[in-house]
Amino acid sequence: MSTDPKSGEAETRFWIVIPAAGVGKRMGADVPKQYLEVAGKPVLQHTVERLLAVHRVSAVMVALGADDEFWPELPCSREPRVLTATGGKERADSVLNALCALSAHAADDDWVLVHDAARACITPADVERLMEILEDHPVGGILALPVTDTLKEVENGTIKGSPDRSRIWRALTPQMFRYRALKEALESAAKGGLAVTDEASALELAGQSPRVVEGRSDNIKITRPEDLPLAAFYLERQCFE
Ligand SMILES: Nc1ccn([C@@H]2O[C@H](COP(=O)(O)OP(=O)(O)OP(=O)(O)O)[C@@H](O)[C@H]2O)c(=O)n1
Ligand SMILES: C[C@](O)(CO)[C@H](O)COP(=O)(O)O
Repeated sequence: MSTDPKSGEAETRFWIVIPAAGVGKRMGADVPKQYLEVAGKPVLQHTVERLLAVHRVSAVMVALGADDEFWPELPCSREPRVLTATGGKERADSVLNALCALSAHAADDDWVLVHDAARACITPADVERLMEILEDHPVGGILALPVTDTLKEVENGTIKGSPDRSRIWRALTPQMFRYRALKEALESAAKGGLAVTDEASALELAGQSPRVVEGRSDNIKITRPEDLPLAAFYLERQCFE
């Protein structure tokens, strides 16, 4: 929290954490996928620009690989509202390192929105909607999408059943939680040796019930080579609010 200089009232602050320390194994390119050029810019440049376009964001903390030589080449690396931290072995380690680096700036109750570098097609409007819907929520939550395919449970290539899909959603990012609660939940998962692939899982392990807010299907995680033309298609056509 900080104090609004005009009203003197406490105002909630919002921080962004971008885990961008992955190697992009499934992409199989000769540079990490966040530095591949799509629709005229590197993926990470698109992602940071779109998050900086959200006016209520105080700053963006980007977790980078220890040997990252590409970051200084991005125009966004020179933006005053952009900070960096060193990433870790897994995505959750990178997020935790970024949260530790934020400790000099963020207060316990400030909101942190964690967003994958690889989800460059995020729209500022979707981030703003998530912030508005969750601002007064006791826990926080995530953008997510109900699944649209029939699901199959498979063992050794054979279908064992068709689980009920009516309660199944796909987790997207941003994932928005209070600074201290998120940091403690990730620390406790790490201490317990529990692998968490998103922030909501860490909060769930801590006994919390995060909310889902329906996101957009073009908020894809660029993962495999075939995702690149799709991302270019979305990035070129989205109306950038
Ligand atoms: N140790 C890691 C691993 C991943 N990430 C980031 O977490 C996001 C989601 O991860 P994913 O899409 O799986 O990226 P990679 O780990 O790079 O891909 P792969 O699993 O194919 O190697 C990405 O923005 C990635 O850069 C990170 O910051 N630190
Ligand atoms: C956080 C996430 O994007 C939600 O879908 C996802 O869990 C990260 O992907 P990963 O491949 O498991 O790192």
